[in-house]
This record gives sequence, structure tokens and C-alpha cells, in this order.
Amino acid sequence: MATVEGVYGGKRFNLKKYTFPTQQIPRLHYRDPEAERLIESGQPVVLTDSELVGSAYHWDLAYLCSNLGSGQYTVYSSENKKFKYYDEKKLPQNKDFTPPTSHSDMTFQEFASKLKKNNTSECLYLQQPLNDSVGKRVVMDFTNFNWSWANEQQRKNRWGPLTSNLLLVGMEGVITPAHYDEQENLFAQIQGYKRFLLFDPSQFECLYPYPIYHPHDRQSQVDFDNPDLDKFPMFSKLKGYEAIVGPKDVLYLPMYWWHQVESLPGYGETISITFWYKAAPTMKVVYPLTAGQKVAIMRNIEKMIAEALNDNTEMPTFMRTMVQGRYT
Ligand SMILES: CC1(C)c2ccccc2-c2ccc(C[C@@H](CC(=O)O)C(=O)C(=O)O)cc21
Ligand SMILES: [Zn+2]
Repeated sequence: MATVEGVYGGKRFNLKKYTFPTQQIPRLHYRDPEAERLIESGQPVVLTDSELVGSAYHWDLAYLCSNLGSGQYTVYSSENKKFKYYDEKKLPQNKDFTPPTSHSDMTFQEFASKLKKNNTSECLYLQQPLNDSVGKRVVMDFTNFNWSWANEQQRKNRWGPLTSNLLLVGMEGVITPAHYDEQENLFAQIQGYKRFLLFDPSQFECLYPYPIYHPHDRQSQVDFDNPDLDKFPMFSKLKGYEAIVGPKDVLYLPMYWWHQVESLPGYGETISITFWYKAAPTMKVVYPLTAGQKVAIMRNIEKMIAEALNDNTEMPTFMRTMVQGRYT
């Protein structure tokens, strides 16, 4: 895989080279009116100086080992550095699906010792909602997050309720392949560097997500390292954005925006915390519809058809019949 050298904030990074062009995401002080405008209009922006998780800037593997208690943590394991999320609830209706990663529960101490052994045959990614099983110092750090600013953003942008704070600890080099989420996300980086590749929701037609009933729903079918342009011709039209997110940075990642996230090698394990907010209930539909709203409409239609047919194997024929020679 070809790499290109990137310099950012005086640091050098080995960045994987892809076939599509990208441009930089703005990086602004969190109180900059332009930053507020971008968030308000659902555009990604890297925010500095927010101290959103300032009380956790001292979190490192050792501190978390001593203060996360002996609770069980979900640790994903992959043979190839890629962590393609899959929805376990959809496995029964997809008999021939083989999960690309496995996961097991272990204490944080067990996870940390595996990281130190770094027998890099196995790639590990800890992903765990922060809950009350953590030690009291971590609870203290959590309560001291900059909630007044986060709550202000939630109110001003009419986001729904905060649904979860995920603690993420990844081995350097792990990659979360391209997908979109249905929640607003304030992504706070504590340790290490993550490269975000971002794509506007209108790039849906270039990224070919799996069918809605597939365990990889919301993930792109395209292998970014070896795109099959016969199967996915529009991928050659893809245009993206990118940002390197380092310690103390917060990335506002708008709902429905596609993202691929790479824990950049050479700077140790990455520690991040996500703040996921449900979407605000759409009170009054305003036209023209946004690209994200059109994705939501497509999802609802796919769900309805799958439910009505009650047999996913009929979906391809049904969808083709509806569109071929009529809407093509
Ligand atoms: C890949 C992994 C560990 C995972 C496995 C199984 C179920 C869920 C998840 C999950 C959810 C969120 C992230 C964080 C981030 C990507 C990144 O930072 O790597 C991201 O996509 C986001 O913040 O929206 C990462 C993961
Ligand atoms: Zn995501």
C-alpha cells in the first residue's frame, strides 16, 4: 500500500494513499463564530481549546489500568487491522455471513497487558460505553468534562439526548472502515493521532452501503485499498475531506457523514471518547431536503419493502423491477 508523508503540527505521519482527492477540514478555536456556524449547518470542523474532556487529558494506559476497576470491557480483535462494525442482531437473517472481527470481554488490565506484549499478529480495539463500573477517580474525571459547553451545543443545535460516551482504546494502525452513523458526534481525542477521512452524505451513491438488512448496514461495500470499479463505478467520482485529530482536539462529526478512521502508526495506542447525540425530532420538513434526510428516506423505504416482502432474497429482483428501464 502506497503511503504519502504528511506533516501536521510539526509531526510527521505516514498516511495511506487512496484513489480519491481530499481537502482539509477547517481547524478552528471552539469559540470562533465560524466554528459555531459550521456546527449549526451540519458541517464537520476540528475544534481546539474546548477542554471538552480536559479532566481526562492525563488518561493513559497506566492511569486507566489503576482506575477503571475490574469491570469487563469489550475488546474487538482483527487479523488485518480493519474493524468493520457488524450488527449482531442481523446475523440470524444472514446465515452465510462470517464476522470479520471477533470480540471478547476482559478486564482493562488484561487488555493493557496484551497491548504491551504487542504480539502484533492480533490487532485489538477496546470499545466500551463509560458506565458506573469504573473507579471513582474516573467518575470524577467524567463529571468534570466541559458539560456546560457540550450541553450548550446540544441545545443550540437542537440535538436530541446524549445517548452514550464510548471509551475507545486502539492499537496504533487500527482502521475503522468507511461508514456513517445516525447520531451527531462530538469526538474527543485524548492520546495518539487519528486520521479521519470524511465524505458528505451526498456521496452515498459513490460509497455503495450494504443492504439495510445486512449486518454491515451503514458500512461501505468498497474496499478502499483495492476498489472494484466494475462493481462500484461511481467510487471513481468520490471526493472527500480529511483531518488529523490529535490530543485535546474535538471533531464535530455530523450525522450521516461517512467516515473512515485510522489510528496513525508511530504514536502509540489511541485513546478517544465519543459523545453521541440522537437526532432532533424533525418538526417541520423544509425543502429542499438535505442529503442526510434523503438517506433517512431511503432507509425507511428499504425497511418497509424488506418487511413487506418478508424475504430478503426477493429484494434485489423487486428493487430492479421497480427501477430498471423506468427510473434509470
Ligand atoms: C470499530 C469500533 C471499535 C467498534 C466495533 C464494534 C462496534 C462499534 C464500534 C465502534 C464505534 C465507534 C468507533 C469510533 C469511531 C471510529 C474510530 O475512532 O476508530 C467512529 O466510527 C465514531 O466515533 O463514529 C469505533 C468502533
Ligand atoms: Zn462512526
